[in-house]
Amino acid sequence: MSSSQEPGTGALGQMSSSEIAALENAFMEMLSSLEGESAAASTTTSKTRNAATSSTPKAPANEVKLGLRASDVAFPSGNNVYDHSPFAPFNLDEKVLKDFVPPQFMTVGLADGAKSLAAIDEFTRRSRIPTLRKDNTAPSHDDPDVQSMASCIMGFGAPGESYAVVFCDPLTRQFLRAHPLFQKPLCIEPHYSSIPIYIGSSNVHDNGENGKGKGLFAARRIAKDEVLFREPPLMIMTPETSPHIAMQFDKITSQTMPARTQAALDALHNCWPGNDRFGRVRTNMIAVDLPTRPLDRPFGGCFQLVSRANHSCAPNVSFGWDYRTFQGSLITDRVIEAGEEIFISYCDVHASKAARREEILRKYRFKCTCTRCGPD
Ligand SMILES: C[S@@+](CC[C@H](N)C(=O)[O-])C[C@H]1O[C@@H](n2cnc3c(N)ncnc32)[C@H](O)[C@@H]1O
Repeated sequence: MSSSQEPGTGALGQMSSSEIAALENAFMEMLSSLEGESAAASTTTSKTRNAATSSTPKAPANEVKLGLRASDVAFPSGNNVYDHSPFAPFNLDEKVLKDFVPPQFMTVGLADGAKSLAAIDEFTRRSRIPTLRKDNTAPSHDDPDVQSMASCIMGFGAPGESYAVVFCDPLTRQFLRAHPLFQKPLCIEPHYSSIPIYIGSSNVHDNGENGKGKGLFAARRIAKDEVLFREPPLMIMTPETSPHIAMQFDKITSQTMPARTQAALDALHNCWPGNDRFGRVRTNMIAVDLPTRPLDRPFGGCFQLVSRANHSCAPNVSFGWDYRTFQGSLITDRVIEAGEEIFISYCDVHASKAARREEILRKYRFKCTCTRCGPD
């Protein structure tokens, strides 16, 4: 996308899904031809190295390093925010976002609550989530009942295509509908064949009879402060999930989530008894903040890649989230060697060992025996 285009009017933003798929294939082909060139040439430009690093194991054409096929990825590359050229995979087009001033809903309150409730979209209607108080009045944002009474479900992404499902309050729904990326295609950045990590059998997570759990590994030596990838969440959950939603979670998500997003969610690990999606979501949620909520009560997001990262109290990457781009990312805290497992932290690394262990056991059902905690 050229930087001279107007915000939100990029050519990719107006493309149909089949056109985006064709573009995907074209990029795959261009990428493989570049990889071929870079192997043949004794010298490469720094831009080409960016796209096809000589130390990176080469992915055969049409096969991605992550072991995923394009059809497995809920959010393939291709939107109107980033330049998907492999020459500039991480260059954010700031022009698209520069005029976006998030509405200050926190201070405005739900003055137009009735209007916003009238606009609750078909996801909410179809799943029959109550959006009014029992006395038929609109809930206000600070109403203690609002969390259970006014849950909304909405899709954020390309309509009819891949989109993230968001369980939230009406205020957040209003905010997301005002977001410049509302109804725009979401994507993984850079193109998934260029992501310098792969999903492999974990060095720390034993799945019992099912064998090793999964984890993320560096596909090449990765420098400090490198953004490994950016990806939109499969799902965002309000922290106050009503029993109404929890009990019907499988049914609601089956009715509202695109098939690709469902498949990606179902592929994630579940550390809770049973095989329901709610357990899967609880296992894989990571804090993502939206300006409609106080920072100490963030939403939880489930991601295709981020949620594969195992825990260490001495992590080598940090999780980043930007609600403006609607993407989570992993950023290296130090140099990571090829083949090394990538770890984030699931707890407060400044807490005592006992407190860290207690939190991890309670939330994720394993005893942390990382390099910092040791085996005992
Ligand atoms: C968000 S998932 C991480 C990805 C997961 N390993 C997989 O196979 O998809 C969290 C779960 O991974 C496992 N896990 C994560 N870090 C671990 C560690 N340091 N030691 C043992 N198990 C761990 C636990 O079962 C935890 O509930």
